[in-house]
Amino acid sequence: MSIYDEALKFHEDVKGKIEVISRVEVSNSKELSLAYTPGVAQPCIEIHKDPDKAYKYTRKWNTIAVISDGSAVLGLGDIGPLASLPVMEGKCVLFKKFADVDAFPIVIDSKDVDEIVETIVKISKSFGGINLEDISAPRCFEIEEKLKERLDIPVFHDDQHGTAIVTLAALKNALKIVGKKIENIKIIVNGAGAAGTAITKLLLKAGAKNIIVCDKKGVLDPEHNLDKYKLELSKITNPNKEKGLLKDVIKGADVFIGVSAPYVLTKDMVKSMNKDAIVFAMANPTPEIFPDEAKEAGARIIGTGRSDFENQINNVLAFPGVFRGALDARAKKITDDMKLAAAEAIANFVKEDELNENYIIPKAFNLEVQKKVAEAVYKAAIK
Ligand SMILES: NC(=O)C1=CN([C@@H]2O[C@H](COP(=O)(O)OP(=O)(O)OC[C@H]3O[C@@H](n4cnc5c(N)ncnc54)[C@H](OP(=O)(O)O)[C@@H]3O)[C@@H](O)[C@H]2O)C=CC1
Ligand SMILES: CC(=O)C(=O)O
Ligand SMILES: [Mg+2]
Repeated sequence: MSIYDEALKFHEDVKGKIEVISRVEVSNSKELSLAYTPGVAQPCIEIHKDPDKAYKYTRKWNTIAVISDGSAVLGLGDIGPLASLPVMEGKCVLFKKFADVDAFPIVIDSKDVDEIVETIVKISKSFGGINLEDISAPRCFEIEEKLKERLDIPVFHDDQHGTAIVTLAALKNALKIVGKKIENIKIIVNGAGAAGTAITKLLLKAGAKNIIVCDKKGVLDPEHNLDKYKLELSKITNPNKEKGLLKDVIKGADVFIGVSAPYVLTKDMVKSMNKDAIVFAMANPTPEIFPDEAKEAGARIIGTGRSDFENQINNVLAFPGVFRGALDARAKKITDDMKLAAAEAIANFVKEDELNENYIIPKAFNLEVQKKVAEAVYKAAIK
């Protein structure tokens, strides 16, 4: 049976990957009068007097919403809110399993930025944080910006920032192996959406100088009638003003980072890269190139977003620990310093004597990684 058939049967058998479990007993009238009426009125009255007490008397402190409109689900595209639910349930499982964060999947049937923002603001009181998921660019940028302005709880778009953190961590370690420095290398980011934009900005913050970003039309070019986010990206990248398609600009590149679409990187393109090429083909579930092909074409280090190959570069390594650290610190925002600290923690988790071409990034199911990420984010938040 293929993994895809097996996964379908698995989902049918479990009938949903999450459930709500009570933390208290309600098996006699005393317990019922504490947890429910009349006792429950008391915390309500206290919270009414002082809203901050919600963190004391309810689960808000540990609860986040995983919210999607279903517009950029993995690399499947705009499959709508209902069809995105299996992914959102999956993210909730990972939040709980890897960082003991209680997460609820919420899918919104709208593509309108203001309607989505208003909906999230209106339900936000229940939550200690908002994790946006699989919302396509450029709407995702506007939604995140507006929510950050309106809410005093952390808002984090996982496909942007979780992915950027993990990519930076993987790149730091890959560069140690090939003996290159981030400020001296040429990096191609293919995909100028949520993930590609945030990856580019975080790599620039981390010292990269020469990044070229491509979308479906090739190198981001102000002459291409770019939206304001791509225009901004075009201004802070491509210092040598290269032009053309991916196949043109990838020549001589040290690193390819794909957050775009299946099979868009060919063996010939990999062959045209610099010596010791690093290829992160992170589109899910089908990468820009499969690892065996990239290897045959001469890539030295290869990563994908998938669990079934070496070097899984996937935001699962970041988002549970990031929220654990942010919730514990009662952070109101997730800052660049918190993201950089998370990337450093993930990279440092791989010890020098373990680091090799097939192990540049810790395994997703190693719970110790999330503890280190949470610690690093907590410390950065407090600072
Ligand atoms: N491994 C991981 O942890 C993660 C992986 N991803 C993967 O990255 C991909 C993009 O996700 P996300 O950024 O959220 O999606 P978005 O919809 O926000 O962005 C997709 C981007 O990919 C570009 N693109 C699509 N096809 C091509 C192509 N043939 N050549 C060049 N660029 C192309 C689009 O170009 P245009 O703007 O011209 O339409 C767009 O800029 C998905 O496959 C997703 O699964 C995302 C997050 C995390
Ligand atoms: C991993 C993930 O979040 C994505 O592919 O969209
Ligand atoms: Mg996603």
